[in-house]
Amino acid sequence: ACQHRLWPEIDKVVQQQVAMARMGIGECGSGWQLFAEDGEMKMYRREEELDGMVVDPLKAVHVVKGITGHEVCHYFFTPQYRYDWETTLEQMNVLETISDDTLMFMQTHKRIWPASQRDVVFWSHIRKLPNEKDRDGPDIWTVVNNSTEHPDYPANNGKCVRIFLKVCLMCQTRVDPPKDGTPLSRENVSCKITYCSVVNPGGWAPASVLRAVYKREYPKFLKRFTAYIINQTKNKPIMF
Ligand SMILES: CCCCCc1ccc(-c2ccc(S(=O)(=O)CCO)cc2)cc1[C@H]1C[C@H]1c1ccccn1
Repeated sequence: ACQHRLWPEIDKVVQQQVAMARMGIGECGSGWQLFAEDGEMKMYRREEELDGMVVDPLKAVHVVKGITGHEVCHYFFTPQYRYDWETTLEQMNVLETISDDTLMFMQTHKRIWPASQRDVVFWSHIRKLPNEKDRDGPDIWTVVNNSTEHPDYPANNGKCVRIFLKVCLMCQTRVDPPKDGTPLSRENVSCKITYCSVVNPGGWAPASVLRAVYKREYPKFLKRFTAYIINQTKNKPIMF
């Protein structure tokens, strides 16, 4: 993967995104407003516009018991599971297998009235990172999705408006070993998930419509995604 033309960009964006994800909400600078909360899940956004278009950065933090960061990133990165959990997905194609940890996707998402349908081309990279805080603790796992161009799929040449996104899913596993020395089970693991995304909707859409869509879709996505992983992994060995 080192020699691929995208490698320098991938490495730069991954380092950048992980640094951002690691910062707490307080450190990320002010302006974050909590817009959704459900148990351990907290969703924040900042209201930002670019050329009159809503490009609100989103940061969600969640703690889920019984799964690990490797499992969360595995089910997020691997194409074959995506239709099971990605609620607004209409079509997904793997355009390029850049390496075993880096893929390129083309996705069309369901049209959301009154806006026109959207599509997106992005590279997706999965990576394990050393746990700097706790040397012998479980590693951190991350998936970064970043819009890119592909010669066979030029933007806005068909029915869809091309969106641009930068997404970072970063997961930190926590293990609380059983006191009585019994073997580790899923009750002893949990995962702290940080999901950061910035979506530029491409063509214009009313700010009120976009903010309503995000307010509805993001909490739905994260709840459905984490419930899916719990269900997929419950009778399988733990993936650390
Ligand atoms: C007028 C609406 C314009 C934007 C529509 C749209 C397109 C793509 C996306 C999107 C594309 C990729 C990702 S991901 O994290 O990389 C996973 C891989 O699929 C995530 C979200 C979102 C939305 C917005 C529906 C909103 C929405 C929000 C969370 C989930 C689904 N839909």
